[in-house]
Amino acid sequence: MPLPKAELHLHIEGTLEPELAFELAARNNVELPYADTEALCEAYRFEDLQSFLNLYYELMAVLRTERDFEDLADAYLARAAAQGVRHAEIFFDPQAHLARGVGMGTVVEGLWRALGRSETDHGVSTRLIMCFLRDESAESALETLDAAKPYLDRITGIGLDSAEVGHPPVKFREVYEAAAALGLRRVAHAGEEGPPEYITEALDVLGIERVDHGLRCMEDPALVERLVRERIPLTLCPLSNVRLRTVDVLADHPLPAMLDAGLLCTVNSDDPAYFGGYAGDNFDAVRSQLGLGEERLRELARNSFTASFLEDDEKLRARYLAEVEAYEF
Ligand SMILES: Nc1ncnc2[nH]cnc12
Ligand SMILES: [Zn+2]
Repeated sequence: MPLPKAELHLHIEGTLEPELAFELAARNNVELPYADTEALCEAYRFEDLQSFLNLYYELMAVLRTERDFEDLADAYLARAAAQGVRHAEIFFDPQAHLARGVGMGTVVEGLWRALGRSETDHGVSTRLIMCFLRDESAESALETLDAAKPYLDRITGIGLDSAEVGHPPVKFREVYEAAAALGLRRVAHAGEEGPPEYITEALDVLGIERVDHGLRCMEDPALVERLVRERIPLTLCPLSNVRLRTVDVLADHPLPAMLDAGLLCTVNSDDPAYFGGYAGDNFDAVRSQLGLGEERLRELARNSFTASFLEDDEKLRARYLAEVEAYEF
């Protein structure tokens, strides 16, 4: 039995496996510019975040109907459950779909068809987090929040993703204020490729409660001290960092130093279909490549539930935490 864990940094569009991409392309009569799954996998050699994002947005063309989003989420939840994920807080990128003429209702209702029965089907509780694309305008983010208003009973929070450098958090001050007023939780990608100042700005200006990635905080000791003091969780994605060349090799990943510094770190998969592994694979990788011992792994699992947005179900959180403590390696 794998270690029980929560996954807090997972883009549902990043779980589109090559086989499912071709299946959905055939179902929807969408032509992909790749002959087969092998040719597609050849495209999975990324130079940086942008080279990945180009493929990530290109392949989304196959997602058209509620059933497509349902099948995508269902496939992810089955894989995640098999790797010990007990709770998943799932990002989605509505602007990438709205721009292709796929409505907010199609996306949310489709995902919800799978998420609504996930506890029964997979034993995984879920939350949905709607991300804004930071390389789109602030106006577009506000329009997207408006389009989501009929679905807010299904959306727990908002996030910020896509190309980071050149798109500082302050650009999205207004939409984060509006989301907070609607009672939405707030997270943002910061310090993945962007500088530590973006992490500070996301905390101070956007009021985020968790930092997605946050890797580059290690360049600023005062920021590390603050993150430790304020117990702000970081959702790290080790295999993603290697594939997007944020770190050269996994053995160089700062996760052990971050844990030693007292940071509330979690381990997640980001875009597992593209980066070579789901949540459990990321745990296995940090165990074998970074030499993390059993108590460090238990700490990471404990942190994942502590950092989750389960304030509306503390009994469930307590049950998960008890499972972590009772786990025998
Ligand atoms: N790792 C990542 N960083 C920024 N935006 C993303 N969208 C999907 N994955 C992402
Ligand atoms: Zn991400």
